[in-house]
Amino acid sequence: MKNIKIIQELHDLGITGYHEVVYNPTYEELFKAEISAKNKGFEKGALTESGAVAVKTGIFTGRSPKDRYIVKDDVTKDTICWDGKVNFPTTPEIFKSCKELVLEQLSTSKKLYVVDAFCGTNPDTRLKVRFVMEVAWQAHFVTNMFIRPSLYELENFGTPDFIVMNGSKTVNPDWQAQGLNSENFVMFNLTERIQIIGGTWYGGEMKKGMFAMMNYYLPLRGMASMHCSANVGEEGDVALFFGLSGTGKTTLSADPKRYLIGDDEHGWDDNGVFNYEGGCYAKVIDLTEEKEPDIFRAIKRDALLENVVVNEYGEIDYKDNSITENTRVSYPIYHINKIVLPSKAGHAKKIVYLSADAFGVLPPVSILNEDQAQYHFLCGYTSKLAGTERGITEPQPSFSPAFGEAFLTLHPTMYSKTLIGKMKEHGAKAYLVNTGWNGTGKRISLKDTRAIIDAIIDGSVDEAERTIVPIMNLEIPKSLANVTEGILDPRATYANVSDWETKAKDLAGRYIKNFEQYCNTEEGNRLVAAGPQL
Ligand SMILES: Nc1ncnc2c1ncn2[C@@H]1O[C@H](COP(=O)(O)OP(=O)(O)O)[C@@H](O)[C@H]1O
Ligand SMILES: C=C(OP(=O)(O)O)C(=O)O
Ligand SMILES: [Mn+2]
Repeated sequence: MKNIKIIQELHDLGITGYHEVVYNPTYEELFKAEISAKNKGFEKGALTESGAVAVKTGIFTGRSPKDRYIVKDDVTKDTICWDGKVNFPTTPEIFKSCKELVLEQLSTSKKLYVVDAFCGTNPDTRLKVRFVMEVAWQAHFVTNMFIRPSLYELENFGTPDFIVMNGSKTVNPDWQAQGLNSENFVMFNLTERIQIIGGTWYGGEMKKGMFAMMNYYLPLRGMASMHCSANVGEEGDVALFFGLSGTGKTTLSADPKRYLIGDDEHGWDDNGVFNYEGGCYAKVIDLTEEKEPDIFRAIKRDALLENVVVNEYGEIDYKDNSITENTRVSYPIYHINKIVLPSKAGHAKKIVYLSADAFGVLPPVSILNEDQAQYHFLCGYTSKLAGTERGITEPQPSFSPAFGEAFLTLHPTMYSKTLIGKMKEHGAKAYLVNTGWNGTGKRISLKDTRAIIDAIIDGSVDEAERTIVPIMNLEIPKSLANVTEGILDPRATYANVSDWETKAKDLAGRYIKNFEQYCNTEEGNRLVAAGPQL
């Protein structure tokens, strides 16, 4: 019965033609479809010895920010942050023309997958999203990543709040005349509440696409919307880990001592912190069971591996980066043993900003005061690591406001205002953690970072004897339990302190210059004193 209704709704959208419609497929159905011998090209999945299916995502092995557009119209012209860096504007006409390409692609397809799922744990703020696509593993990806409705919720799903139409097999021949970046497109129309995709098969566009929409709707209602992972301890103590891709959100939030809330996207309302997602999306480059046991063991039946190299026996070589550095696995959140369900908890008490500093200047941990918490959140200094975005092949220093610039739809100050407001209200403390490099030229070890996180969570970092790192103007602990001696002060990891100083002055200059954009307000001017000083 339901299928007839869905087919009617697809027709109303403009997806006509005769095709089989698979509505909210089970994992069993997805598995069969993915390993079917009939699959061609990038539709093919391979069974691995882990039990998970592995796919290749095609030409795109990461997001494509330059192909991402938002329709500029009456709804969005005064709300979206049109800063020329992230949210590229397009017209309703160009959107319509690309939408027609997608509709035609989906209309001529023999088989369509329709997945209804939630983005957001709480009924009052979640988006009911309908995904329409023709590739089985894309349906698997969104089934893993979004919140799977119960049968009852599915029966009562009602009208979707947002529709994502994925026409990855089509491209836009008119892109040049339309002044677009390429034949590939990822477009949002907030008036129609539709996202369309063409050219790229990469599932991350759907995941981070709906995140960008939550980043629009929630802060406008006064809630914090955050690019962070979250976990909670036995006592109900919530910690958040902000960070750009590859800085450690997923890795560090999977902590056997704590319960996982989510690994990437969260909101914070009057009741506490809640996840937007129903699954995790972990990096698997160089993964070992020893270093990351929880993630390693989450890779089993129903998990979906992307762009890993698999041999004829189904053995996975996690060290092989020949397809991309951004090898991944998605899995439903219950593949991690210690979780809270539904994915929410109380108010956060510890806020960690993860920064993978490619310059090797930042201390492994700094204790931030209130102004510094705001300053460093607006700066979002880190490095873009290879792989997640098209064109990034080596660590590239970047100031990414809110540690998630690529997904901010509103002005960055909307995110700092909402977050800092919540932090003050609930007495949360902030820390800056460098998960990147130091003077040794090597990345700070995961073991040391984990011990630092333990010290933040158990409060010992606040009790330790402290000192100030000049230029960067950061307060650090002198020693911490289980952290390698001599690494906490970055100056000590250089052969000559003057080498660190030269680099620190360069980085401080970049901070100061970057912050000028916030200096047109009294508050912004006041915050300058909280940052690095030359
Ligand atoms: N000191 C460190 N802290 C955190 N992660 C580290 C560290 N050193 C190496 N890594 C590696 O960096 C990657 C972090 O990726 P991930 O946790 O998926 O980031 P995110 O979720 O923020 O995108 C993992 O592959 C992890 O093994
Ligand atoms: C999936 C992504 O992010 P993260 O690495 O933060 O999980 C992404 O940036 O596309
Ligand atoms: Mn992650």
